[in-house]
Amino acid sequence: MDQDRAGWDLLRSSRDFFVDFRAHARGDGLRVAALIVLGAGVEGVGLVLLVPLLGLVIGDARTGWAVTLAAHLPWSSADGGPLVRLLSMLACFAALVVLRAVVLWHRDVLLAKLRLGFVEELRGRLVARLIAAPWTRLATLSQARVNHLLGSDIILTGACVHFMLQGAASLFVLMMQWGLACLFSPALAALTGVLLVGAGVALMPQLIRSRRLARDVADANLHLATSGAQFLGGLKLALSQNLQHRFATEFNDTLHRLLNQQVALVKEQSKSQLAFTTLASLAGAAAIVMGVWALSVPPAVLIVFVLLLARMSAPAAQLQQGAQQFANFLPSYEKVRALGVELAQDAVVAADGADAPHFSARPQPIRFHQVGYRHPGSGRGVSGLDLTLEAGSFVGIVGASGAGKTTFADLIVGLTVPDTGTVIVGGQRLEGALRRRWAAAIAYAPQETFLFHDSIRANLSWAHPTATEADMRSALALAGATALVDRLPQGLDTVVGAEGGLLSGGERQRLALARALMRRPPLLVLDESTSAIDISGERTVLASLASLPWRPTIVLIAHRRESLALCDRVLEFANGRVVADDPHPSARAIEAGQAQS
Ligand SMILES: Nc1ncnc2c1ncn2[C@@H]1O[C@H](COP(=O)(O)OP(=O)(O)OP(=O)(O)O)[C@@H](O)[C@H]1O
Repeated sequence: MDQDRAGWDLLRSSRDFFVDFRAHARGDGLRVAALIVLGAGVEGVGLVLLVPLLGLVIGDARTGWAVTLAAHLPWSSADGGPLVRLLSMLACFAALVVLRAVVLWHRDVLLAKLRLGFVEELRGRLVARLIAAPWTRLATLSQARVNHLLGSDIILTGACVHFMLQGAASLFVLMMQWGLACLFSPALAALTGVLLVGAGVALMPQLIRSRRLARDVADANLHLATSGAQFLGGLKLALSQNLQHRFATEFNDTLHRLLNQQVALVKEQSKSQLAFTTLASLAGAAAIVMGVWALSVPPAVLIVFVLLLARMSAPAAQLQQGAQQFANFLPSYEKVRALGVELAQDAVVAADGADAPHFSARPQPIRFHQVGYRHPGSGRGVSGLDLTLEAGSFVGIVGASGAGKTTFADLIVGLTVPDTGTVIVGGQRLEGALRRRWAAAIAYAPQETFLFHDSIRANLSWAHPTATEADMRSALALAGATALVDRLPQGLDTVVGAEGGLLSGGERQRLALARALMRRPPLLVLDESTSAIDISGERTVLASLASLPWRPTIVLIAHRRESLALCDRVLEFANGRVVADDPHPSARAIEAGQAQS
């Protein structure tokens, strides 16, 4: 029963794969099919020529239709006798071999183009779906899973294309060779055909078993990637508490499991190959015995038939191995497809928004009208938010951990769409294409500082690609990072390490703040993004922000009392609601912030 289901699963995902690939290949699919047919056809003609050629060599007059064919070939009327005829046929044979090599060369280049193109299309499609997915959905994805899918799983999907096309080419060549065998001796060919199909059917259960093992290997690989990512991320923590042996044990266990599964898979594949080679040899031997004793096949035909069988063994083995590898790599395609389908269900329908208005650099009032949002995973979030952030105001947000501050910030910038109520910016509801326009205008420095593993210049220009060096210097000055950059060996061209790992926490925050300021945004949201800067340094930075000439609306989430000193309003959150809204921050509101630090 299980075997049946696994068989259906294999068929279903092979069909999905084929449909996906056909949509990608379009005209190139037909061209490659034509080249496969042409390659097989040229090989067939070459094989047909072998019969009269051998007839001439061994002087066998009993090669029936083949002799008739040879007699009608243009060079057969040459006066030079058998030697000239033999040389002409050899030249013709050699020309066919060269022609076949040229056709195969074109075929293989086109196959590689199709394979690489398909991989790129799948990767691009997955990235587009990731980009279109709502932030709340992305937050639940594991980074290691996404890396693994976009990296090795997609590459293995390319291997599926390779084996599918190679299998199709082998199948066609095999069918053509079998068709030729039918011309020489229909009875022998029928027997060989039945035996080969029987061998294929007998190998199906092994194919299904090997696919199941391959899926276990794919799962174990993903687990290994996750462990690897956590291992590196958590290594400092582990080393600092002498817990690294636990990491090492877990990692080694995963490696060991993977090794066992890989060995089991290789064993299963070798068993299939062994079974196939045995069955194919038996089929060949039975055909030859039949030819010699039962059917009295002429020697030249028998020799060509044996040659044909020998030639058939290569595409037959390729077909068997191709089918096996295709089934083994298919789980990688299934994983890529599954994530794509999952994300497509949640995709935010992006209005094209060509006519949506752009937001100017001038700050606008932001109104929350009965806004509520619950995170799908926990059911927690914010509710009943009814307030207005005045244009150009400097608003502090305080509250205990989990009170809803970041959820509020995500709603202001449009990263999260409210379940209830509306966010209105400058009189326009923040929805559809307008959300993207808003995101393009504002700047958000989230709680987790993220820097690209690249130079400071590249990190800064990421937010504002056309920025000049003077723009960068002025943003760095506002964030208090001028001295830092001047001290670094390559200045703006210093590479900051993976996620800014070569800098201190406060330095990373200063660079992230400078990057946010590069855009001269009408709204600047800082979610604890100055918390690692020393107190006097933070005071200087916040004072610069409060006196910016273009006066953006600033929303500052902070736990430190000192951070809120310059705010002209402080909102206190508790359990997803605003419990205090003080236009003249009172000691109570500020102390609420202090209480959380
Ligand atoms: N992606 C998520 N999925 C499920 N629940 C979430 C998610 N993000 C936040 N929450 C929950 O929503 C609530 C509000 O979280 P939020 O991040 O807004 O709190 P916060 O006030 O910013 O906390 P902190 O000061 O610790 O950053 C919390 O109870 C949190 O557990």
